[in-house]
Amino acid sequence: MIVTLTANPSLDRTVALNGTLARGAVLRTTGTTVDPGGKGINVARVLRRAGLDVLAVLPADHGDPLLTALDERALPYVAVATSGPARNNITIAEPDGTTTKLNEPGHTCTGRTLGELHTAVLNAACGATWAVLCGSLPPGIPDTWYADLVTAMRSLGCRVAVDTSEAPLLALAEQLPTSAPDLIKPNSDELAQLTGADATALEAGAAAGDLGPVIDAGQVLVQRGVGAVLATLGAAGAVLVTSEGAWHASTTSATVRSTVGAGDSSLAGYLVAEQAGELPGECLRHAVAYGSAAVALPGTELPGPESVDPSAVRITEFQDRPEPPAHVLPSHP
Ligand SMILES: Nc1ncnc2c1ncn2[C@@H]1O[C@H](COP(=O)(O)OP(=O)(O)OP(=O)(O)O)[C@@H](O)[C@H]1O
Ligand SMILES: O=P(O)(O)OC[C@H]1O[C@](O)(CO)[C@@H](O)[C@@H]1O
Repeated sequence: MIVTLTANPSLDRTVALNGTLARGAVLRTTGTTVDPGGKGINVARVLRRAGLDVLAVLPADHGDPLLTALDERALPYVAVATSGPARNNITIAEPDGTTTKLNEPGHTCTGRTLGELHTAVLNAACGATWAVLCGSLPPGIPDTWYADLVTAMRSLGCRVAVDTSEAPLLALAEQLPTSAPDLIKPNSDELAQLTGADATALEAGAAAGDLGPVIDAGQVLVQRGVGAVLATLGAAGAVLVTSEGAWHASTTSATVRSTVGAGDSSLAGYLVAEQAGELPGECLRHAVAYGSAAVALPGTELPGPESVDPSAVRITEFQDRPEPPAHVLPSHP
């Protein structure tokens, strides 16, 4: 079983525009959809659709519309009582696929909820193959929580994947190698936050086909104890770096309707292949196949295996790369 933790779940409301988003204007919408959201929930939904055994752990009160939405999608979950309804995150989707997100901070998590969430996720992780810790932390949860959880999970025998950003990600970086997860899924901004690399250089390089800076940054994390770095690069695909090597995966450009949940789908795709015993390059292939399938779907609609085409993904393997140059070594900790 794979356990996902979503400390800050959401109801994702996607508003589609029939033109470009213009600040200060009155705009007509063409449709609104509402989906359960939050990174761990999205990962769990994709894994479940692919036929894997999953359990989503989250804070939510009985009767919360978020739980009704999970029930409607038959997603198995453990919900810990909390102090208010799940936040509402808004996506503004333009016809050309440009996606603007407005994410609420979430309700303050009390000490009691935090304690129960901690116990629930550690209990669920006992006997699981993977625990996937994802997304932002709501007010009331210390930035070091994911780092502490990874450390606590080391003795449980389950592997740990992390996909977060900003302060919780920096706290994780500061506690490496003690807090090193088996898998981390940064996008280019997050990879820059983790390593001190220049985000613009990572993005520009990847867009121009120069993956050296991304691979160098991934190697920095592997040297600090991270098992595998799955760096997603938007339209440029994704790079996987492990102690065994580095791979890049890309597809021909997909029709982009909404990028919401693309990164979560990539992480789930990687795990689908990993759980099927595939080698790293194939896990990466599935990550990009699932990510590109997700961007073709509206709102937080997520792909099932029927809409995923791994054969359309091209893999390049990089061998015998030198040690990363000193300029990407992080300024922190
Ligand atoms: N514009 C795009 N065109 C084609 N594929 C894309 C595009 N954007 C994303 N993807 C696919 O989705 C994957 C994940 O995207 P991205 O790197 O944007 O993740 P992310 O920033 O973590 O996303 P999010 O946080 O919104 O879930 C990419 O590796 C790629 O396969
Ligand atoms: O926890 P964060 O970083 O605010 O992100 C949550 C948002 O990201 C998503 O999980 C997509 O990656 C949405 O479903 C959700 O609205």
